[in-house]
Amino acid sequence: MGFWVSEEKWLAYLLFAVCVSITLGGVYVAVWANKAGGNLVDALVARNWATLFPVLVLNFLLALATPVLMIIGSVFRQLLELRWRTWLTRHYVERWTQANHFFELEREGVISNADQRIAQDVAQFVDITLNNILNIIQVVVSAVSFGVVLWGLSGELSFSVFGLALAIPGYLLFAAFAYTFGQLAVVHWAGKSLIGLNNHKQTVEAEFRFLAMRLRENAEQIAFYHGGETEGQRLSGAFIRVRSNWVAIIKRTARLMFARDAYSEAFSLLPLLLALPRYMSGDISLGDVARIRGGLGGPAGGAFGAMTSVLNLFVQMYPTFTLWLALVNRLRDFSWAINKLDAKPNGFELQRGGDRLICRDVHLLKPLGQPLLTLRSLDISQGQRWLIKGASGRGKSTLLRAIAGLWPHGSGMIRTPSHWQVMFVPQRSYTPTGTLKAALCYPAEATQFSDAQCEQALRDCQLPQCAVLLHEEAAWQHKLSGGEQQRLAFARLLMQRPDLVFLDEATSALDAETELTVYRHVLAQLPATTVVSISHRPALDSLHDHVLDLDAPPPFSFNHPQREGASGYFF
Ligand SMILES: Nc1ncnc2c1ncn2[C@@H]1O[C@H](COP(=O)(O)OP(=O)(O)OP(=O)(O)O)[C@@H](O)[C@H]1O
Repeated sequence: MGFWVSEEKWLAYLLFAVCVSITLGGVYVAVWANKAGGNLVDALVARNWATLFPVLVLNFLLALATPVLMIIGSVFRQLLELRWRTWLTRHYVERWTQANHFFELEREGVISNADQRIAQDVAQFVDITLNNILNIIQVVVSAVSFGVVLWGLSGELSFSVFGLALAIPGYLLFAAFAYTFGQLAVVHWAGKSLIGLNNHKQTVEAEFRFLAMRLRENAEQIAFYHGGETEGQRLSGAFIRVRSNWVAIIKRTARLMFARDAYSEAFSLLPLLLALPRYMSGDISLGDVARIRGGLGGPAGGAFGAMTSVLNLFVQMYPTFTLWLALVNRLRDFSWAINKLDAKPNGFELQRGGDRLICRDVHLLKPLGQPLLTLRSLDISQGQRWLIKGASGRGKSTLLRAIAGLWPHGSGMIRTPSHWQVMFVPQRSYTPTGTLKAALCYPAEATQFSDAQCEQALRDCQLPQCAVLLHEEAAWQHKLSGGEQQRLAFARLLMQRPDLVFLDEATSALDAETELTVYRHVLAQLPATTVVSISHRPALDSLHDHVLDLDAPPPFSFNHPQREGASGYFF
């Protein structure tokens, strides 16, 4: 709803007002056409050319006006839809990408398929909401307008029961309401289970798409494992859920349509039967009968038909309404999940300031609260080179996540100098699709660096063959080998020159010689940069002057024996 109070609200109101005006214009034309249609029948009955000709022209013009209004209305509705969807998509994308929500949603597993909620649900939500609102306005205005027509044509229905004289004014109007509410009750009874089924449909369809997307993204690894068959079974399993939901929807929709159509066919003669008493008594003309029931060369639907069909829009909207409720639920869950993340405080006291990285009484927990690692004290000064060691699963990467503010589970104080630019290089760095230069400069803009700088960094990191490909576009995450992508991440470091860099097994795919070469380049070219590495490789020991060994008895940390004189911490 934020769109309607945003900075775009005035244009949105204007477009909406145009859409509503066109809808009202359509209703006005329909009422006018009903009257003109009745006059046409009466002119035909009178066999009078003088009155017939102008009525014929008017009927022709009114028939022309209806599609013209519909086309203009559709263009303005789509313009409004475009603006609303753009605003909502921007809003959801911002919420998703802000403060690493996209990562936290996946880490906590709070909701599934956040991406598809933004890409698909938003579009459908806007489309259905706008259509339904305009439909409801049309229904209400048409109901009032044709209600007045029907009331006028009804007069009073007089009859006697056991000698008692009764008169019902506006009986056609009451009959139209009774007829439509009866149909609504029948349709609701037949189709109420569609709400849950449509809700489920969004979920199972999204799960199926997600599995297919994961197969595409991890094609190589799955092929190496010969996992095609297993993935095929998973996809088939997911599709079976889509299919059985679909079958249930088909059954319920068929039941709903049968109930709706059986009801309207059963009462198809009702308008004529209701008009007959007044026609036979001479109170109304044949043209009036045509205005009530339609046909006879006059108005297509008749006032009774128009009244019931506008009220019927509620009935027709029922299946879309069930889908709309499902979409609202999914988008509301998305906002709820992000609000939940925002409301959940980070357990760590993350400070910015000072001239060193400081950790005090850091207790890392797993998401369900099991203790993972305790670090009483760690001080890392500018220019130092630290190596963090420890068995697999000890909590090394989680410690880095906590320092980066990406791990909320735990407690303790972590302070990073405010002026330090920090970079984290994981085992598999993100390599975006596009030009190689853009992938190299990520997350900075490619224009911030010259080609010469990029080429030099690539050569220093043992990627001379890539220097000539800077402006080639490709899906580099698939085209470059794992080791090449790791060297590309080191080249990024040489260009961005951070003050503090965390290298989390960032050379695991390199041979020992290349590993040492790229490390030496980084250490030599970035002498003031603080380097914190996580590695299981002993070869890297000599490149670091401090070691934090998480497998050693607490307090874990000590100076590297070959680098005497550097300060370490012993608590
Ligand atoms: N999102 C998560 N949800 C649940 N448990 C997690 C999550 N992330 C990490 N863990 C658990 O925390 C523990 C520490 O993981 P971490 O990745 O920090 O280990 P590590 O020391 O870096 O291991 P390795 O050397 O194998 O990379 C593991 O037991 C892991 O299963």
